[in-house]
Amino acid sequence: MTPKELSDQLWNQVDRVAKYLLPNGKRESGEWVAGSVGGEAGKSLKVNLQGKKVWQDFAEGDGGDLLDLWVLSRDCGLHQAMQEAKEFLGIKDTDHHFAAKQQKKFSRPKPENIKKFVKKTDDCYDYLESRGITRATAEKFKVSSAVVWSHDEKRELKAIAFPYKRDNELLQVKRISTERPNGKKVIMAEGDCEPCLFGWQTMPKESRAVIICEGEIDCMTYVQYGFPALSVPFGGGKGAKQQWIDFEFHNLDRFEEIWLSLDTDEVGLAAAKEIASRLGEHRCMLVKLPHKDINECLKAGMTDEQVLDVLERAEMFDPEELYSAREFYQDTVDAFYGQEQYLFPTPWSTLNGNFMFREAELTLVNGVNGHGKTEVVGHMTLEAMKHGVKTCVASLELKPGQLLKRLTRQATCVKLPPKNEIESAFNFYDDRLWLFGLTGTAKADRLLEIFEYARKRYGVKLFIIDSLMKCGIGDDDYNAQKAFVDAVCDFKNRTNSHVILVTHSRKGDSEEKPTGKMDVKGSGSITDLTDNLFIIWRNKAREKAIQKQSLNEPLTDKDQSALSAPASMLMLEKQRNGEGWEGGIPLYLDDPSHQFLMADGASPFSYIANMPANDYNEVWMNENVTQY
Ligand SMILES: Nc1ncnc2c1ncn2[C@@H]1O[C@H](COP(=O)(O)OP(=O)(O)OP(=O)(O)O)[C@@H](O)[C@H]1O
Repeated sequence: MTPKELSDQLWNQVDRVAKYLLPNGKRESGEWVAGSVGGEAGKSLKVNLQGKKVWQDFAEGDGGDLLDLWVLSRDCGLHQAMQEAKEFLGIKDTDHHFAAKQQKKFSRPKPENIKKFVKKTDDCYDYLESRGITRATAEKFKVSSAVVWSHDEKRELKAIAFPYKRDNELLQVKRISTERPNGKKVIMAEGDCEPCLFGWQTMPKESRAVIICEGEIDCMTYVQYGFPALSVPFGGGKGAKQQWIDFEFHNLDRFEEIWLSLDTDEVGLAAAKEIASRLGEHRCMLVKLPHKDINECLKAGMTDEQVLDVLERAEMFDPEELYSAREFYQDTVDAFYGQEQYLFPTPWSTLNGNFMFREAELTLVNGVNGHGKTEVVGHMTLEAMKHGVKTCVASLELKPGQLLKRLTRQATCVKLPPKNEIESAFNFYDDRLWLFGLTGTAKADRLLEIFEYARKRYGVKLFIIDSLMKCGIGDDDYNAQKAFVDAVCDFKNRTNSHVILVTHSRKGDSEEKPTGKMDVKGSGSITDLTDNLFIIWRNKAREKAIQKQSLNEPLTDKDQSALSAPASMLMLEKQRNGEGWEGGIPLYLDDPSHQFLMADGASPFSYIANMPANDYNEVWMNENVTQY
């Protein structure tokens, strides 16, 4: 929700808001009258109660909308004002819809570390002055002189310590060497800290516009020019480099205008596009500086007016439907040679040579009731998360606790995992798994709205809908089914993500033979629209024969042949891209883990014992960043 939308909602209840913010005021002929924004009795502040949507403090000259009044009367930042106002109005954030919202706990920089590396000298001011930054600006940001250890040089190098502070809380201290032997700078960051933006400490509390730039010194440069600015923490580029968005997303709700001023190279442009697509293109503009970055502009002598002029000429992002062919150069090279378009492989090496999950595709997993659709999709989900693909599951058939029970059994390979293993499984899910917290017949368009949010807010790339039947569309409403699958296709193309949609097979005469492409229940267009179609089939005849065998009952020829057949078959009945391979692989459901294995009696894979490293640490380590 934007500040403007929230403010409009506050105006709808202006009587209640005025009374709440200015409790010592009183109603006087269509106005709420008080002495000041501090709320004293008096007459100089007037809030119109008759629909004009204005308030004015005649003594101080302040005015604006009701969020401005909130900021001033509560003496807080706009972000806090918005949170309080939402609570006051009973508005819940969309985050509320996630049953398993991440609650990641980060460390804070340790004072004893800081003491060791901070030096009480003026070296940092001298260096910054050489970059055109005044001491007054440096002091606003509370930077200080420091040292970093150079492994190459085997000695300490002079450095600047940049504190990352938000709401008066120290979240990170990054040190960058000012000495650059062989032209190489050394960057160090504190371990396991929240990925966040630099520069909140100088953000004017009521500001609704911000410049997001690339680098602490660029941020200081913009602030020195007089513009509110923040810097991305990990530089340009896509993906993990912009992971800070996961944590700063709502802190940026307050900004109605965001100027993206990243370096004027390809990496900077890629970063700007990714940031705009997640924060919303409608409020982002791309700044085109005449030099590499704003600090270069300062050093080249650009004036405040010239910078303002460049900002005013910043361009909106092209509508998302319009691209120049050049933007797809790398995608085209990858389509020929690379693996880049692959998001993650399946858990089965026998299939991976012929199929992998790709970006911007829809995969149907189809089958008869009870043939293992949910289980096989659970196994695929774990593999996606193992490869760092963030996943959101809309399990409309199972309650979140039940779904997570099944998934945790598959992840730990144990039927009844001890509590510490459940805890480990949840450590694996943290930052990787989100659940759409509604069961029952969800409204299809609401589901996609939430997916869109999860894509932007958390960078989720794999979405699972289990199942189409539970999306609130009638079994025989073929038009609505087609419209929904069309909307899913738009979504996966627009967001470059992968969607797995579970569908059911039409009721056949028997379950003895696998169903085919034509047996997907519902509108024929569902199969036409999908990129891939898997069918999971369970060999019930084999299960019966095994049962007979265990009871020492005589086996027929049919039983014998069922016994020699696999327990399940996973068949790829359609593959639009890649080489278009179609075929099946035999699978065996392992009882303790409920994983589908490639051979009877093979060992399952523990996703917990082989948990990938925490990628936040890796992120701070990019670009030669060393952590304590
Ligand atoms: N080959 C198999 N051997 C033994 N059990 C199996 C096999 N395949 C699936 N199952 C079991 O069948 C049960 C149903 O599986 P699952 O819920 O995944 O099916 P589904 O196709 O999603 O069913 P529904 O359409 O009713 O949602 C699970 O307990 C699963 O472990």
